[in-house]
Amino acid sequence: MTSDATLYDRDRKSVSALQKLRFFPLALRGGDGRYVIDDSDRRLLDLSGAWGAASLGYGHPAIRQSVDSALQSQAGASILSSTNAPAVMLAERLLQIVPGSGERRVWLGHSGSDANETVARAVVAATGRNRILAFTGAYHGGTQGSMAISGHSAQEGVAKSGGLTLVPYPNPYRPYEGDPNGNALLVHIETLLETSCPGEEVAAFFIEPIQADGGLIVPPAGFLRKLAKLCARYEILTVCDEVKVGLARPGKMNCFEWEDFTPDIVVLGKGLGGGLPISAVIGPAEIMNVTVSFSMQTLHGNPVCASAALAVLDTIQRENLITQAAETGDYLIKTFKSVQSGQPVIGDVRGRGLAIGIELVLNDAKTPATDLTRKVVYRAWELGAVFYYVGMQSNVLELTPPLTLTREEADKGTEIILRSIEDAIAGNVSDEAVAEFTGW
Ligand SMILES: Cc1ncc(COP(=O)(O)O)c(/C=N/[C@@H]2CCCCNC2=O)c1O
Repeated sequence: MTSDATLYDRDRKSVSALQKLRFFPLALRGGDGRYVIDDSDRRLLDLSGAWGAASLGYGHPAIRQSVDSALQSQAGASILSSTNAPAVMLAERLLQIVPGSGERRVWLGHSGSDANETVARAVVAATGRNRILAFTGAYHGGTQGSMAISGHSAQEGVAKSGGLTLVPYPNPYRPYEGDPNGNALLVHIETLLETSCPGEEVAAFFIEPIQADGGLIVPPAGFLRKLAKLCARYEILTVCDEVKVGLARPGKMNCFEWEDFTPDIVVLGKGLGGGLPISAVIGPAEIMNVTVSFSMQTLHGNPVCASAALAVLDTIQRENLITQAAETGDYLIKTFKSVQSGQPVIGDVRGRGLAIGIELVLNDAKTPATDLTRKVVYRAWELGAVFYYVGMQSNVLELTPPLTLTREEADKGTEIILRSIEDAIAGNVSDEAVAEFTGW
């Protein structure tokens, strides 16, 4: 490449498309707090937080100090064949902050994908049951084993687990059989457990307490508690995938706390590492100790990423980020709901804390505004904000900013989002501008 090639041009010529999910030509040279800095020194407000991973924003001093300290005298590089203090301390801390009963253990991984894949294998190995239940629209990962138990449109065509049964996710905005409370769906699931998907053959039900990539969908009140009771009747393990919506983001430490049930197994990732790769599974010892060398990768439980995670958990507590996420999120949701009547393409505003979805539709029939949505996120990038869309019809703006987002930054983000919607409706974003960015 010539020396005057842009970073994004060089990306086009060097980085594999296999791992690209692009919405605009964002090329970063840095970041601090809630801002990313592109290669023209432009500062953009990051309302995605790197798909929820940058829970403390960028360059938080607590993470820098913790990682630097871990590197001063590096206690190995994994938990496989030696233990280390940061990993053990993290496991102990997670056992404290994630409610559960009985003897439990913590598995440490790199990503939400390897964590969910581990659970999908371990529950079958431990129970001898070969069936898995999950929801249509669920994104549990991008590896073969996690895709095999997912139901998102992005994973269509990927081999599914032979024992997988998918059921609709309860969506009050687009209710199953017209029942926004989800009771018709519970009847459907119970019928399945008595017929084509015998409950006594099901090892586990994978549940997102807010379905994130499927459209940032908050289930109707009481649904998950009733589902958990139904699962208990058949001794089906409940697996709560909190990779995107856990760890203070929803305005409680654990998102399932909103649902008045305690899952058997909890999966964490993304924000746990504050931008460094670490995930965790917290579950019953009889599952998590089913055997040895069952699910391991060379760098699992390394002291550097474990130290970053400890810094994240400490900072959530020290900076009262559960309350901050709750209050800032409520403020954002109220603001968007207040303008909804004046902006008809905003079909639905939903979320908990700083996990927020804004669904864009073309009409009262709720036709998904898919093309408009991709132009909205592109225009927002031009105006100085970063966020992406989710949903099975790619028409839901997803806001998962750093938990440290301030009220002023929330106002700035709202202003950019609303202006982006107006500009996209006015036709100010050409088809050519977005043609390269296929998104999902
Ligand atoms: C609820 C939930 N569970 C597991 C995962 C997989 O986590 P990893 O991408 O860290 O393997 C994810 C990942 N979600 C995708 C990551 C790929 C880009 C699209 N947006 C996401 O948030 C997730 O949201």
